[in-house]
Amino acid sequence: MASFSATTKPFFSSSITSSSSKSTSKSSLLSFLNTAVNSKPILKLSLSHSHNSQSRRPFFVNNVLKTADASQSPVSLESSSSSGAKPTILVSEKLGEAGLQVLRDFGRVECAYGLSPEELCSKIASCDALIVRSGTKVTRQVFEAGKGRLKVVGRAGVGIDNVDLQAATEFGCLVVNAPTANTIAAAEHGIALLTAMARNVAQSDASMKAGQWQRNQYVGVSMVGKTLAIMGFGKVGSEVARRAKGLGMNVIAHDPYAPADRARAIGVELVSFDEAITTADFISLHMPLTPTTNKIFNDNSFAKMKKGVRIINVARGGVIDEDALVRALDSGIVAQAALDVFTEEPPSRDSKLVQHKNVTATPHLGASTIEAQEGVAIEIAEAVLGALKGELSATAVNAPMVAAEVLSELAPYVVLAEKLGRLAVQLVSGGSGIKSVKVVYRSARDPDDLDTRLLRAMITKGIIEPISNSYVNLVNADFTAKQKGLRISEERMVVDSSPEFPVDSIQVQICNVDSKFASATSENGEINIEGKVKYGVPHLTCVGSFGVDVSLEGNLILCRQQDQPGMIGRVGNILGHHNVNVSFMSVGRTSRRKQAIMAIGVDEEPSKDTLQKIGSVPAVDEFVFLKL
Ligand SMILES: NC(=O)c1ccc[n+]([C@@H]2O[C@H](COP(=O)([O-])OP(=O)(O)OC[C@H]3O[C@@H](n4cnc5c(N)ncnc54)[C@H](O)[C@@H]3O)[C@@H](O)[C@H]2O)c1
Ligand SMILES: O=C(O)[C@H](O)COP(=O)(O)O
Repeated sequence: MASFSATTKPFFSSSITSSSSKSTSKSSLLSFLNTAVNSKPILKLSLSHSHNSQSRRPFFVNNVLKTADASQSPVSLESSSSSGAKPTILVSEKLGEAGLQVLRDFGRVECAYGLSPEELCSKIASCDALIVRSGTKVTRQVFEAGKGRLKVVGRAGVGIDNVDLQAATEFGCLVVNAPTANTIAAAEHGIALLTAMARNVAQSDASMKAGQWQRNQYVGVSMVGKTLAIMGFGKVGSEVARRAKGLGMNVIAHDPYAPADRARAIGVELVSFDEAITTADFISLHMPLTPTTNKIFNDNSFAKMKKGVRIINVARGGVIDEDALVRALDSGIVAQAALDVFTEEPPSRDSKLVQHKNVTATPHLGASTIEAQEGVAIEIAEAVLGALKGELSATAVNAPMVAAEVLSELAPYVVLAEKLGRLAVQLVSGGSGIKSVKVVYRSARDPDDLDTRLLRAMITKGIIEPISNSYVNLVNADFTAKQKGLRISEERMVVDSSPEFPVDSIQVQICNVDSKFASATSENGEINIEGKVKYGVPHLTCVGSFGVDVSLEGNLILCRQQDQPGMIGRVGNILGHHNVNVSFMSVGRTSRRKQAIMAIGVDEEPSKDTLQKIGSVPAVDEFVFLKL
């Protein structure tokens, strides 16, 4: 079969493809998240692409990668450690039974509640996944102890302030959460605290149980017509707002990131922090605990509040300076506080805050409804299983979230990207000293419509893994590149081709290094290779200034020779004589009878002797053997 491919460079190319190359192009999108080097436990998904059918491109159903032709079963999913055992999932806090059942169907589940930090570290070394709620501190030490095996931490809830995300990322461990299932429960608890506080429910109940009947002591305040400031207008905050409007309250909100139209849609005005806290009669906190929100309610902010303000906190204790709140309660600036969360949980028995007569306290019960706990358990179990299977999670906290349809579309390009990275690094003389890589994506689509994070990460993986013992995945690709002093710059070029496909070609250039195959170096001095996806299969289409067209699978011999008759036969004969099967061959040349490059795909790794014989063919100027 001869074919001509078009690139931006002037060249002629012909290609010979043997039937064996039509069968498979195996690679692993999933192993990207999970593969560990040095025979560490792996979870692997292999994709096989048909050579001749776009319709069998992989796609996602419920986040699971499939292909159109299920009978051919071209997706094989392995989920096991190297010993073939089921993954071990440690559950360190109480999780709903329905979620546990989902986990048990997939892996070995160990429920161990109330572990000390030391016990957790010692157990984690033999676990593939850890599921926690807010009570387990997942520290750097935990990731260090779980290194090489721990692949995913699942937070059965929203707040991930108890997980060291930086450490997770450094160790390539994915963190997923269950962000939606407890929203209503938390909002309902916020409203419960608001109303209970305003009407002194908890205090009067305690007084009655102590045998008293103090009707005058527990006169409350009404909520109707009062202004409630929602601080953090996200999922919980907006549900609290809806419910408070039902109580006849005037609701305002502060959230620097919330869209005004979402607030307007439920009749809430977004205002500045100061306007919110200075005008509100009630303030309800719903922001995450971050370095910015840590102790954001402090002496300074309490001083600005209306005297007699009432505060509800079902977010995180750390957003309030608790000592300052005690002072504000004592001075009467804050008339009452209703708190579900505390800086230290559980708080000390003699906590001035908990003991304060104007404080209503609950022990972090926001998410604790039967319904929410079942929902959260299922949500996190599915997220953790998905991650263990290598699917990109929709609730990943420390990895780019890529929509399923984008992922499906990008799948063959992801394979191409890793192979180009792997190939480019093997062309570097000595394989090291790489500091700067430039990637050029040519696409007919608007640059804003092309999400290249996954492709960049795969190129990084392809470049780094063959030359180091680093384990690179989507979670830690950028971090690892930075750590190794590798700068990857990206450029997108709009070309006149079909916008049906996300990418026309990917070009990888390694700058300021010598190449062991001089012909791979472009006129500008950098190693330059380019690839395309054709019918779902990654192809190498350019080496240096030479156009070629070979499918990227198996091993590759690149050979530069004088363009003259008989070269394909001569080299093919040597390989055949040494029992090395040629899967495909392509010749690219600058012009007739000048220099040409032969790209030969081989199933077996040729011996040194075989390669030497190729090198000693008089017209061959240089050659290189590359493993894909
Ligand atoms: N008490 C409980 O059991 C319980 C249950 C669920 C959630 N929570 C907590 O409630 C909080 C909100 O949860 P969610 O599901 O609504 O999360 P979310 O991410 O949907 O909403 C948080 C909102 O806070 C906003 N925000 C971030 N920084 C802010 C700042 N400096 N000022 C104002 N707003 C800011 C964000 O833009 C976002 O809209 C989290 O802290 C979560 O951990 C507690
Ligand atoms: O952030 C959350 O989801 C809540 O604080 C719930 O935490 P919990 O799972 O410990 O109840």
